[in-house]
Amino acid sequence: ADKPDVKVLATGGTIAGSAASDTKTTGYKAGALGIDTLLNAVPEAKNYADLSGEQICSIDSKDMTDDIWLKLAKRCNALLSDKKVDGIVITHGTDTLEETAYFLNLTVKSSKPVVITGAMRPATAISADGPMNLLNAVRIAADKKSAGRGVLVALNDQIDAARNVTKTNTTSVNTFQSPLFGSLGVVNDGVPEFYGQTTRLNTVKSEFDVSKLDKLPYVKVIYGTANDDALFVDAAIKAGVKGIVYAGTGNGSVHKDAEKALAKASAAGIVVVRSTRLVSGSVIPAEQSYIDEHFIDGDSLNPQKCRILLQLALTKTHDPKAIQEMFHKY
Ligand SMILES: NC(=O)C[C@H](N)C(=O)O
Repeated sequence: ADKPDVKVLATGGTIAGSAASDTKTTGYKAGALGIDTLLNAVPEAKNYADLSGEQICSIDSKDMTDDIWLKLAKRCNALLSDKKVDGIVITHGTDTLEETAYFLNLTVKSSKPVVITGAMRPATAISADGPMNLLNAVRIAADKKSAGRGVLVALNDQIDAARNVTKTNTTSVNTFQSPLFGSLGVVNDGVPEFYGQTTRLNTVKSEFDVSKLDKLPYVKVIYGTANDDALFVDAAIKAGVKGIVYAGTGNGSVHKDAEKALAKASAAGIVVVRSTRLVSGSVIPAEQSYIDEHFIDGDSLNPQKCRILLQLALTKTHDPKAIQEMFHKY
C-alpha cells in the first residue's frame, strides 16, 4: 500500500522500437510503441512502485530538439514539485540519451530520483534489453538511496552519472560507460547499490532555470581534424551562433587556421569552448594564445555536453571568465 509513486515519461527510441522480425536488431522503427506497451512488458515493475505513464514524444533520439528538452524539464519540475510523486523514469533512445540526461541534470530542481533508460535491441527482438532496463530504472527511481545524486542513467545493470556517461559502442548492450570517472553503482540481482558520488553541481544546486525559457541559445559543435580550415567556423559566425564548441585534437588543440577564425569569433562576442574529440581526459589550459583569445577549457565534458553547458551558461552571461568558472563547477 505504501509503494513509492513513480512517473514514467516516454520519448521513443529503440526501447520502443518495432522490427519486422525477432532477429532484426537494425533497420527498425524507433519510437513505434507507446508507453502502455512498454509498461505492460514488465508487470513486475508494479511490485516496486505505483506507476503511471505519459508520452512526451515518440522519436528516434537522433532527432532530439531543444524544444523537447525544455518541455521535458518543465514536466519533470511540475511532477516533482508534487509531494505525492517520489521519482521519475524516462525512456529514451540511446543516441542522445547522455545529452538529455545532462540537460536535465542541470535544469531539474529536485533531489528526487530521475532515472533515464533505453535499449539497444528493439522491443520485438529476441533478448530485448528494454524490459529489464525499464524494470531496473523503476527499482532505482523507487529507492530512497538514489535521491540527491543528480540525474542517473541506468542500462545493462549499471548506474552512471548523467555528467560522466557516454555511449561508446554502436550496437553493444554494454554501450554506456563513464570512461574517466567510472560508474556510480550497479543493480545487483534487482537491488540498486551505489559505490560512487558525483562531486559536480547538479539539480537543486544548479543555478540554471529554464522555467521561463521557450528557446535556448544557438551553439554549434565543430569537429577538429588534420587539414582543418576556417570553413565551418566562418559558416557558424555567419549563421549567428552565440557559442562554438571546438572538438579539438588531443588536449583540445585547435588547428591554426580554425584558431584564427575562432579568435575572430571570440573577439566578436561569440563564446568559444575547447573540448576534445578523445573519449577520455580533461581539456586543461595549454597554449597562451588560447588564453589570450578568451577560449574556455571544456574541463572533462565531451563536446556534446559542452554544448549543453554553454547553452545554459549563455542564458545567464556572455562573460568568458564567468562561463569558465561554470565549466569547473558543473
Ligand atoms: N538504441 C537506440 O535507442 C538508438 C536509436 N537510434 C535512438 O536513439 O532512438
